[in-house]
Amino acid sequence: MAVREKVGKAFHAMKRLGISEEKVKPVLKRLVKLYNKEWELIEEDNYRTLADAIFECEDDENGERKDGPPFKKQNRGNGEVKMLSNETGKSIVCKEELDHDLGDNGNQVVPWEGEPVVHSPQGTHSSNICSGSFNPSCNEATVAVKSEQKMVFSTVEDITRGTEKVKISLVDEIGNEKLPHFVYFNENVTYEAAHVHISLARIADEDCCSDCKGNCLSSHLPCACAGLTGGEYAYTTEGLLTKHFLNKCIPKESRDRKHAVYCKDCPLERAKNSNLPPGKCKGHVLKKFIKECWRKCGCDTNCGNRVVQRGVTRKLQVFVTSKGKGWGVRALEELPQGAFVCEYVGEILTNMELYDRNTQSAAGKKKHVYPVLLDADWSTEENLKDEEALCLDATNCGNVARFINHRCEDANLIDIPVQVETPDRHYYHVAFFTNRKVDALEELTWDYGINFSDKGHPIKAFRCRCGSDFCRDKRRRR
Ligand SMILES: C[S@@+](CC[C@H](N)C(=O)[O-])C[C@H]1O[C@@H](n2cnc3c(N)ncnc32)[C@H](O)[C@@H]1O
Repeated sequence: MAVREKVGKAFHAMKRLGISEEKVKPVLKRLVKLYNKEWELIEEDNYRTLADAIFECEDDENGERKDGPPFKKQNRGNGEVKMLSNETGKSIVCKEELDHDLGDNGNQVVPWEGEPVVHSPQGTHSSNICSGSFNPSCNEATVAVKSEQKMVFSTVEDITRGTEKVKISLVDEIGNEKLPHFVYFNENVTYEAAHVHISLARIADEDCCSDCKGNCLSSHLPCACAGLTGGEYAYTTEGLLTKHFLNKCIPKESRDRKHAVYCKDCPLERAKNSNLPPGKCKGHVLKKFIKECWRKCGCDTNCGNRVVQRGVTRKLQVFVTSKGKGWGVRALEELPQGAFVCEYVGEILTNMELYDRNTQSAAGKKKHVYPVLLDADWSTEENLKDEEALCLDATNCGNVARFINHRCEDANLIDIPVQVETPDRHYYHVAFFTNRKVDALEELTWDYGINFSDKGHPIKAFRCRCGSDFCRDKRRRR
């Protein structure tokens, strides 16, 4: 492809993020030079490196950056320099005497209009590559097309492959995002070493309501399960979180480290390096749990204290967000406050396994961005064994929740730990509920609780583009 065309495409991709050609031009010039004209590095991930570099330059101009310029040069002595992007960590070796940059060609941009929207059934377009290996969704996708030269809008009718009660569609109305590669799971599955004990024998009489009948919510006294929720039912008869319970789950400054609790022997620190003594616990936010009724309970399966275990019931859709956050999730209907949306499903890993995966993926430069720690009660467990200190990783296998983006402080979803099958709190379900009324088509977000300045955390911080007035990422706040 001619350089002019490449430049045009880059401009076009940035225009979709609302970035003007004027802003793109100088940064693109620099990147082309730095990457020694290896355009694939710039084009990767829908020009994410370019977008990041532009945002970083803006931060520079606003005097917000404190960690040096967007691109560092490392002199390697022999005329070669190693270029490192602070954001992506990508590196490339190139010659010090770089020849001409974008030059006039780069300035004479050929507008790239893209291809018209194509909605063709999968398989009828001979040049299509079905890049959506949500195995085996290629067979089911109504449209999932991407050809070498063309950007085409993508639509998948049901990413769940029929595993959820409702269909969850995926749409790319911008024509800008690669189809995700993962296998849809509607429930957590142990990867290898994690110990999740689910057995009836472990459920003691006080851990279930075996004497109950019908619907626990209609009895005058809270059942034994509600006792484990703190002596109250978390749900209304309409299946929503009660306002009272919701308020208890979102104490002010809940994400603030001041409210964190600290383990004596933190499993995260133990996982880091077996050759060194573990470091000090950095703190975990202690959360309020819900205990749902389950199989050993005497109530009916339609008891009102069983919400999360029934799975997704709302009309959800995966879509491409603006502002470079990639895919996101929205509901196609209005959601009332306290509505259950979905749980976070993934492979159940020990933190050791997560640490290994992170190390391997860093070496292979593969992004590994979907783990959630099950640490809502670690601090109360005296001797939490490594195989019991768990997390959920939705990178390769997961459900719709793997697409929910982060928003600092004022996200519209709240994650609540829910015990269903086991009384042990080292394994639980992570369930998302709305913390306010959410309009149809509004993006659903949750606060990942990321500490953007903690470089050692297993969940790697990204440059936050949540747009919240309370954004905690100092580099990105605007
Ligand atoms: C759990 S995934 C969410 C789905 C993701 N957007 C996708 O396209 O697959 C987390 C990743 O999404 C992106 N992301 C989520 N929230 C973001 C935010 N507020 N700002 C920038 N990127 C965000 C980051 O790349 C992050 O590592």
